[in-house]
Amino acid sequence: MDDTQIVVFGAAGRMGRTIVRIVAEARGAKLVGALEPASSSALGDDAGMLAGLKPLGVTVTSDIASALSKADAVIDFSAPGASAMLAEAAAKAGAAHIIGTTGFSADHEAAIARAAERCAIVKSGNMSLGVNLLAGLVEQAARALPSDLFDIEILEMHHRHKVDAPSGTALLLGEAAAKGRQVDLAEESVRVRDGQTGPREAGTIGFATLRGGSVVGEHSVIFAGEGERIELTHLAGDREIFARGAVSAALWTKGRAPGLYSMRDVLGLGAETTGRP
Ligand SMILES: NC(=O)C1=CN([C@@H]2O[C@H](COP(=O)(O)OP(=O)(O)OC[C@H]3O[C@@H](n4cnc5c(N)ncnc54)[C@H](OP(=O)(O)O)[C@@H]3O)[C@@H](O)[C@H]2O)C=CC1
Ligand SMILES: O=C(O)C1=N[C@H](C(=O)O)C[C@H](O)C1
Repeated sequence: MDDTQIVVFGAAGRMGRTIVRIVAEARGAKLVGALEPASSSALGDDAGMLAGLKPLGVTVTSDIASALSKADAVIDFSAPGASAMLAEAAAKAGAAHIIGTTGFSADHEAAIARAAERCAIVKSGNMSLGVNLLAGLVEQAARALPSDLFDIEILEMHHRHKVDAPSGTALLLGEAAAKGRQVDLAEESVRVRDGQTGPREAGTIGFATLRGGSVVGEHSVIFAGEGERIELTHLAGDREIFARGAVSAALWTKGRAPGLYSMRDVLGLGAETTGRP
């Protein structure tokens, strides 16, 4: 079978460079384009060299239409507005769109859903196997533990450069907990606590955010009861876990019908647990 032709959007970013490395070593995948904004100092650089590899003969450009004309799939870890814009461009070009970006507004989500009527989009707040497995475990635990006996709190920590909170993963895990409890996360979540908050309201799902240093990504879902506590934790030690997931998603989209898919679909982990990354 022909190699899947892949463009990396945000190719000079922390995730973009990692994805270029993983595409270069993946069987069945070929890097055919690398995109950055028109303002980027990486324009004109070789994408392989940027990623710490030998030259791959793919120059970083800002010409989206030209890059997508060669692509079966575009892998995108960039910024919310850029991803929403790219969804439309990818649908026009007939390329699948793999979205790892987090921090979307409702308008961005709507634009992406519209584009998914015309092309395959895989979107997840976390592309790793471990987190997507964890989401299923969280859903199961939330279903089993009564909300009047166990409080759910989601704690996350990321590096000092991260710009959105709570993380896409924390929201994905929150959606899994809400699904297990058969409640609407938007109605039950407590995003911030400060000052005289009063006692904790039963049934709510709390979020706490830590930022610092070079932490790749750490998430714990805590089920806290009287005299006992269950903690389900995922620790990411290397961005390659996300990049491998994204590349496997790109390969999975080959010949796939239009639609908005999740990593749980790609990994065959059963019913979708939609996050709002
Ligand atoms: N789903 C998952 O598994 C994971 C998701 N993420 C998410 O991925 C996103 C990126 O993270 P990270 O790599 O750390 O961030 P970086 O800031 O390191 O990288 C983002 C890159 O996207 C580029 N970019 C921004 N706008 C455009 C545009 N319009 N056209 C082309 N390129 C653009 C940036 O360029 P410039 O700097 O010049 O603006 C930058 O090179 C975040 O939303 C993060 O939360 C991260 C890890 C895993
Ligand atoms: O910005 C990051 O770095 C990460 N973002 C994703 C998120 O928001 O959950 C995934 C991962 O935790 C790293």
